Amino acid sequence: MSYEMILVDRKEPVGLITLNRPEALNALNGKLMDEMTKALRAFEADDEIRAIVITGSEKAFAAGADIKEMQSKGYMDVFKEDFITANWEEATRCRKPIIAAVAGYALGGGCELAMMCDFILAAENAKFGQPEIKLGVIPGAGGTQRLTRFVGKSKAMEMVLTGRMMDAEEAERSGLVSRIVPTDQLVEEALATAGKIAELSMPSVMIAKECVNKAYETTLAEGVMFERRIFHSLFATEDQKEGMSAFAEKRTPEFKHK
Ligand SMILES: CC(C)(O)CC(=O)SCCNC(=O)CCNC(=O)[C@H](O)C(C)(C)COP(=O)(O)OP(=O)(O)OC[C@H]1O[C@@H](n2cnc3c(N)ncnc32)[C@H](O)[C@@H]1OP(=O)(O)O
Repeated sequence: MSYEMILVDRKEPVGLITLNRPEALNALNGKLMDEMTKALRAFEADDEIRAIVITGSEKAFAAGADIKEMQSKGYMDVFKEDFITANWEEATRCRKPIIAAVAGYALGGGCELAMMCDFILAAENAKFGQPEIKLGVIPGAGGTQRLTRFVGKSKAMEMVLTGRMMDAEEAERSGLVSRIVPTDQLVEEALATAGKIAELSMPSVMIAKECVNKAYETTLAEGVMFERRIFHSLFATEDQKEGMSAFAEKRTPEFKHK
C-alpha cells in the first residue's frame, strides 16, 4: 500500500508510523487521517506486529487539525461528515499497544492524537497545547476530556481557556507523558520500548491495556472485578505456563502469544 502523507515502516515486531507533512508541521488533514487509519488497521491485522509507534518530525509531532482545510466549512458540513470523529479515532480502537513519540509541537488535534495513544514519550523539545480557543473554537477530538483526565481540572482548564502550551518538563510533572528522552534519541527509544512490550505475551499485553483503559470508564469496584476475571482467564493461556515455568527454572521465557 502506498502512502503520501505518512511513512509506514514494518520493523517487526514493531510497526512505525511517521507523520510526514513537513511543509505544514504535520497538520492533520482528511487524507493524512485516512492514511493513518489504513496503516493502523493494517498493523492491527498483522500477526507479526505486536506494538506500534506513531511519531512526527523533530519540529512537530502535529500542529493540529489542518486549519486551512477547516476554515470554510459550515455547520452542516461538519455535522454531516461528523467532522473529526469520523476518521480520527482509530488509535482508540486499536487493541495493540500504541506509543506516541512526541518531539516539537503537539497542538490541538496533535495533542489529542497523542493522548489517544496508550502512552506518550516526549522529547526534551516537546510542546503540548490545545490552542483551539484562539481560533474561535474548542478542542473537538477529545481534548477537553482526555487532557482533564491526564492533568486534572485546573491545568486542563487553564490550557483550554488560554491556549497556553506546556513544555516537556511540565508535561511529565503533570502526568501527561510517561517520560522525557533526548530529542535525537526519541524514535530509537520509542522503538526499543515498543520492542520490549512486543517480546511479552501478546494476550497479556492486550488485556492489560484493556484493563487500564477500563479504569477511565467504570467504578473502582467494577474495574477491580473486571481485572480479576480477566486475570483468571490468562491462566488458560500457554504463555502463563511458559512465563511462570521460565521464572521457576531461571530462564528467559519464550512466549508463543497464545
Ligand atoms: C482537532 C481540533 C478539532 O481540536 C482542532 C484543531 O486541531 S485546530 C488547530 C490547532 N492548532 C493550532 O492552532 C496551531 C497552529 N499553528 C501554529 O500556531 C504555528 O504554526 C506553530 C506555533 C505551531 C509554529 O509556528 P512557526 O514555527 O512560526 O511555523 P509557521 O510558519 O506558523 O508554520 C509553518 C507552516 O505550517 C502551516 N501550519 C502550521 N500549523 C498548521 C495547521 N494547524 N493547519 C494548517 N497549516 C498549518 C503554516 O500555515 C505554515 O505554512 P505556510 O503558511 O508557510 O504555507
